[in-house]
Amino acid sequence: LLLQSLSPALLVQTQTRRFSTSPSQCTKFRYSNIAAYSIPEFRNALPNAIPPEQLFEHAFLLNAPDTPVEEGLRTLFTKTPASFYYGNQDFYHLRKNTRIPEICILGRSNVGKSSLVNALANRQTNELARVSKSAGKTRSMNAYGFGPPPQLPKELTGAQYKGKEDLPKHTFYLVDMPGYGHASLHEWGKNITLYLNKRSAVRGAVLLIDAQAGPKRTDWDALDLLGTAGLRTAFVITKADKVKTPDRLRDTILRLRNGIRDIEHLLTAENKWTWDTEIYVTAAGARDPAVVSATATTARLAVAKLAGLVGDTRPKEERNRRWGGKVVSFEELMSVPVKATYTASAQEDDTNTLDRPANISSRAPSLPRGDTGGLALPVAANTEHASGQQNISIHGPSRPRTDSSLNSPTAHNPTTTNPPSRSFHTTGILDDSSPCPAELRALIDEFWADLKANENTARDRARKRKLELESRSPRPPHKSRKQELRYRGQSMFPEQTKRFHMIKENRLRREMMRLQIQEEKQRRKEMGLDYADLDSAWDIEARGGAGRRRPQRDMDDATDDEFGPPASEKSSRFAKGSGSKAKGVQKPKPEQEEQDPFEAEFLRKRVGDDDVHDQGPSF
Ligand SMILES: Nc1nc2c(ncn2[C@@H]2O[C@H](COP(=O)(O)OP(=O)(O)OP(=O)(O)O)[C@@H](O)[C@H]2O)c(=O)[nH]1
Ligand SMILES: [Mg+2]
Repeated sequence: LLLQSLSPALLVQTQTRRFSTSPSQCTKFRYSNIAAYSIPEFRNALPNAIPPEQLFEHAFLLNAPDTPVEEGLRTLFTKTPASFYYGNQDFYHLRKNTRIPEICILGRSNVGKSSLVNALANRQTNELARVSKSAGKTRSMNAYGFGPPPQLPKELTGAQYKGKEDLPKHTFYLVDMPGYGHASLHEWGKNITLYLNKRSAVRGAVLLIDAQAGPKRTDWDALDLLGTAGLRTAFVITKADKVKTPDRLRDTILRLRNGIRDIEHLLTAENKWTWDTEIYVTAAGARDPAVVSATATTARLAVAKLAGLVGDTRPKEERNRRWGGKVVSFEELMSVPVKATYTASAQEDDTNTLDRPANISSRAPSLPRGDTGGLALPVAANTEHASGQQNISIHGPSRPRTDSSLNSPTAHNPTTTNPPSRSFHTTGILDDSSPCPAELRALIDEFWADLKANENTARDRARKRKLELESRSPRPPHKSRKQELRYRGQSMFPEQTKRFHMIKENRLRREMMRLQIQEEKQRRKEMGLDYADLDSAWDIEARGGAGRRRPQRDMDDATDDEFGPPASEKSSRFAKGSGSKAKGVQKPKPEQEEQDPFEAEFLRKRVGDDDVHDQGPSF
C-alpha cells in the first residue's frame, strides 16, 4: 500500500497482485512490511524479501548495538510498565523535569493520540491513557513514563536537584496533549505553545495526521508552531486501517510531504527546525491487536529516535544540527526592542484544507475562534541568532517567511472583529528599518497583560495576596486597655493633671529656696553674722508657707504660693507648658498679695526690690 502511495512508479507493478488493495484484508506480515516501508532505506526492496530481523538493521539501540531494533524497542517500551507521571492544563503547574527527555504527541482532536500512547505501552484501551469516540477527551498535558529508570551521571544527581525534582523512574516521558481543532479550547493552545517553547526537557514532537482525512489547516498551523519553536518533528499517519482506498492514503502522504517541503523551502538558514524524513504509518486503535502491535513498532522507532535512544540514520552532515533552539524567556523577549512587522489576513475555512499549503506565504493566517481556537496562538519564543541580534515578528500561525509578505503592516486591519492570533519568533530576514506599528505595540501590551493576569505561580499568588492585603483599609493601631484608660483619664480629669504639675513645680521651687538659704547661711557664718532667722524661715517654707498648714491641698487654695498663681493666671501659665522644668522654675509673681512675707524680705535683701520686679522670681 505504501509502495503505491510513496513511489507509484517503483516496484509496484510486480507486487500489486500480492497485496490486497484493502488494508482490512492485510495480514500481520503485510502490515509489518508496510511499517518497514515507511523507512526510506527499504523502499527499494521487495517487501517479502526483507526478513523481520533486518527490518531495522540500519538503526540500533545505543546501549545494545546487537539488539535488533524491533525487539529492543518492544522491550524498552513494555518491559518496565509505563506509568502516569504528571497531568495539568496549566503549563506553569507541570511537574519539574530537566533531566529526562520528553516527547510530546500533537494532533487534531480525536486523531488517536491517546490510543497511540496505549499501543506503545502495549496496554488495552483506557488502561493507561483515556480514549473516547468523542473529540476533546484529553483535556490536560499528560506525561507517561516509559522504560527503566536511567542511570544518571553524578552531575545530574547532585544536591542541587534534591527537593526540587523527583528522581526519574523512567527513561523518557511521552506527553499526550489535548487535541486542537474541533472541541478544543483556546487556553489549551496557549499552554501547549508555552510548553513547546519553554519546557527545557522537550526533545521532539510527534505530529499525528489522520490517514483518511489528511492534513488540515490546523495541522499546518501546528507545524508552523513547531517550526517556530525549532522542535524536531516526526510524522505519524494514524488510522491506516480506516482508509477506504489506497489512493486516499497515497494522497494524504503526498500532501503531507509536499506541505513539509514547502515549509522547509521557506525556512531561513538560521532556523534550526528539522523533521524525520520517514513518515510512519500506524493503526494504533485498530480492532485487530496484531495490526496494532505491528504498526506500533514504527511509532516506537519514531519516539525512540526523537528521545535520542536509537542510532541516528540521518546523513552525517545533518547530525550536528541543533534540534531544539535556546528558549528565550518571555520577559527577555519583551525587553528586546521591537523591530518587527505584522501580517495578518482573513481566516481560512477549516473545511478548505484538502489543498496542500503550496503557497504558504499566501496562506491566510488563522484567527482565534473563541473557545475552539486550538493552537492558533500567541507566544513562541525562539532561538537567538549567533550574532546575538534579535528581531521579533508577530504574525498569524501560518507564518509567512518571504520579504514581500513581511513588509506589509498595512495588511492588518485593526477594525476586524476578531483580533488576529499572534506568535513571536526571531528571524533574520526582517528589515531593520521597518517601523514598529502602533497597533503592534498595543497587541504586545494586551497580550502581556493577559498573560500576567493568568499567571499562577506560587510567587504570583503570594504577590497577589500581598497586594490584596495592602489594598485593604488600615486597621486602627492596637491600644492596650491600660493605655486607653490612662488616655481617657487624662481627658476626663484635666484638673488633676494640672494639680500634679503644680505640685511638681512647688517642689522644685522649695528645693531652690533651700539651696539659697544654705548659701546665705554660709556667707553669714563666714562674716560672723547671726543666721538664726534663716533657720526659722526655712521651717516656715517647709511647712508650706507663712500662716499655712501644709496638708491643706485643695484646689481652692491653689491660688497661693504652693499651688501657683491665682485662677485667672493659671490658664495662661499652663498654656505656656508647665511641664517644662525651666518654666516650672518661674515662680509666682512677686506682686501677689498672699506671698510669704519672709520670702519677700529675703528677696529684698538679696537682690533688691527693683530686681525682684524686673527679673521676676528666681525660684
Ligand atoms: N480504527 C481505528 N480507530 C482508531 C485508531 N486510533 C484511534 N482510533 C479511535 O479514535 C477515537 C479517538 O481516539 P483517541 O485516542 O481518544 O483520540 P485523541 O487524539 O486522544 O483525542 P482527544 O483526546 O480528544 O484529543 C477512539 O474511538 C479510538 O478508538 C486507529 O488507528 N484505527
Ligand atoms: Mg486523547
